[in-house]
Amino acid sequence: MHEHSPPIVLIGPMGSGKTTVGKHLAQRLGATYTDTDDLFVTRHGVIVEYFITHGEEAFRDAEQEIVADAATRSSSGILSLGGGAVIRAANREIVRNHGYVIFLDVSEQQALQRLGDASGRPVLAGDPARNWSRIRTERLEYFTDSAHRVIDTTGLDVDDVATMIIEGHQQFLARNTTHSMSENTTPETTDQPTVIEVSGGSANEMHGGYDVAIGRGLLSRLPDILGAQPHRVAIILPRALRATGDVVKSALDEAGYNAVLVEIPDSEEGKHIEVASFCWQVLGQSDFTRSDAIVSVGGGAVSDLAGFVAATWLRGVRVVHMPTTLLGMVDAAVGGKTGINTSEGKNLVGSFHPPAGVLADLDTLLTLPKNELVSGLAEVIKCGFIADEKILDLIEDHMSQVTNPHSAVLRELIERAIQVKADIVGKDFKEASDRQMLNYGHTLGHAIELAERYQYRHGAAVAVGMVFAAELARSVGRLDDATVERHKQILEGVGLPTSYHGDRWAMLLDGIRRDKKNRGEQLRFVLLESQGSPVIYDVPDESLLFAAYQEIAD
Ligand SMILES: NC(=O)c1ccc[n+]([C@@H]2O[C@H](COP(=O)([O-])OP(=O)(O)OC[C@H]3O[C@@H](n4cnc5c(N)ncnc54)[C@H](O)[C@@H]3O)[C@@H](O)[C@H]2O)c1
Ligand SMILES: O=C(O)C(=O)C[C@@H](O)[C@H](O)[C@H](O)COP(=O)(O)O
Repeated sequence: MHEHSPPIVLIGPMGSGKTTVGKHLAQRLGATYTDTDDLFVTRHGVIVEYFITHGEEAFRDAEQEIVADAATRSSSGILSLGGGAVIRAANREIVRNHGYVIFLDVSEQQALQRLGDASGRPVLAGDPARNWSRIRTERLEYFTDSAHRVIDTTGLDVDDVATMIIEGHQQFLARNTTHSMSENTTPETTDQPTVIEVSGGSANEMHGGYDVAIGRGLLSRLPDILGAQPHRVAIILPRALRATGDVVKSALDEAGYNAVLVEIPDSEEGKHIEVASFCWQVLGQSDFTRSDAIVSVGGGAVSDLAGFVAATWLRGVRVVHMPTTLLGMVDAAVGGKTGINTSEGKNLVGSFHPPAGVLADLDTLLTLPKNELVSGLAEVIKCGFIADEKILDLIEDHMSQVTNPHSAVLRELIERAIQVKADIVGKDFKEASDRQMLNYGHTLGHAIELAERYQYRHGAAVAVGMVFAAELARSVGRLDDATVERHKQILEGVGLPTSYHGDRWAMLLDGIRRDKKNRGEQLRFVLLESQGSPVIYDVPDESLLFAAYQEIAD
C-alpha cells in the first residue's frame, strides 16, 4: 500500500469479519492495522466497564475522539471501527472523507457462528440471535450511508474478501486522483461503454429501436436519452436505493429537468396494482404530461412496475431504465415487457412498452448482495442454453469469477446475455413467436414464485424450472442426457437450486395452467431439442409433467 494512500476503513456489525479481514488485509498489503476498540481499551480501559460507569453518551464522546484521531492520523493502513461508531454522524463523515469505507455485512446465522457463545458481548446477552438482528437493523442505514462499498462476507473466504477490497481500493484511488474524496458518490468512467441496439421495425413493430449501454459511470448519458422535451421526470425506486436516487435526481436537476423521487416498496411488494395506483397519483398531482418521462432505478421488480406505469400513464410516456441488479441488466430492463402480479399469478397484467434507453452501470453491482448476483446468473445461463453456448463455457471455466462484480468475465457474460435478448426482442417484440424462447424455465419458475408467495428469488425459481424443462425434454425423447446433466452441474456450480419440494405438485400445476404461453386448455412449455435449439412443446398429457417433476422433487 502506498504510504499516502487513504486508509481502508472497515465498518459492519459484530461477526462480519472486520478484525479477521482487517488483519489479513494488513498482512497482504504490508500495512498497519488499527482497531478503534483496541485504542479505546488502551486509553480508557475495558469498554463494558467504561460504558456501565460513564453511560453511553460519554462512551460515544470518547469513541468519537479516537475515531477522529485514528482516521486523520493514519495516511494509510487498515482501520477497523467499533460496530456502534457509525451511530454518530460525525464519525460517518470523518471516515467517509478520509478513507475508502467498506461495509462488511453478514447473515445472522453466520455472524452467530463466528461469535461463538457470545459471552464477551453483553449486548447480545439473553437472546443473541434476536439482539444481533435488532442491532444490525438499527445501524443498517448508517452503515450503508457511510460506505463506498458493501461486501456480504457470508460464506466468503477471507482472502477473497481481501482481494475484492484491494481491487476496489485501487479503482477508488484511480477515480480520486483528480477529485476530492468527498465528491466520490458518483464513480467516474474508466472505460468505454458497450452499446447494444435493440432494433425496431419488425412486423409487430411499435418502436424505432433503442440502445442498451453497459459500462461504468453512465449517469451523464441520461439527459441525452431523455432529450429536450420532458420537463418533469419521475424517478421510481425502492427505499433501499435512495442514495443512488438522490445522485440521479441531482444530475437531472442540474441538467434542467424538474425531477421527483417516487419511492415504492421493495421487490415483488412493488409489483402491485396499489403501487401502480400510487405512482399514477403522484404523476397526476405533479401535472405530468405526455412529454414528461419516467426513470426506473432498481432491479427487475422496479423496471417492471415503472415500465407498466409509463405504459399506462396518459396511454404511454417515455421511460428509461437504470437497472441496478444483474437480473435487471441482463433481462428485465432490456426487452420492454412490463407488468404487475395479481393474487392469481405472476405478471398477469402488463403491457409491451419499449424503453427510450437502458443504462446498465456495472458499478451499481458493487453493492448487490451475492445471492442477488447468483439469482441474476440464472437468466444469463438461460441465454447460454437457448442461444449462446460460449456463456456456458465461460461460466464453467471461470466459476470463481462469475459473482465478482469487478471481473472481466462477469462483464462479458452480461454483454453476451443482453445480446441474446436484444437479438430475439429485436425480431419479435410482442412475443408472437421466437420471443417465447426467452421464457425457458419460467413456466414452472413462475408457479414456484406464486407458491412461495414471492419470497423465493426469481432466478432461483427459473433455475429449478429449467432443470424441470430439461427433464421433461429428456423424458419425451427430445434432449440427451449430457445436456440435462450440464443444466444441473452449471446451475448448482454457481449456487442455484435444481430441485423443489415433492409435495407441492398440485399447487404448482395450478400456476402452470395460468401461464401466458398456454392456448385454451393446451399447456405449452419451452423445451430444448439440443444445446441452442429451443422449441415450443404442446404437452399432450399432464401425466408427463408429473413424471418429469418426480425427477426434480426433493
Ligand atoms: N420484464 C422482464 O422481461 C423481466 C425479466 C426478468 C425478470 N423480471 C422480473 O424481475 C423481477 C426480479 O428482478 P430482480 O432479481 O432484479 O429483483 P428485485 O428487483 O426484487 O431486486 C432484488 C433486491 O436487490 C435490491 N437491490 C437492487 N439493486 C441493488 C443494488 N445495486 N445494491 C444492493 N441492493 C440492490 C432490491 O432493493 C431488492 O431487495 C421479478 O419480478 C421478475 O418477474 C422481468
Ligand atoms: O423477455 C421475455 O420475453 C421473457 O420471457 C424474459 C423472462 O426472463 C422474464 O422473466 C419475463 O418477465 C417473463 O415474462 P412472462 O411473459 O412469462 O411474464
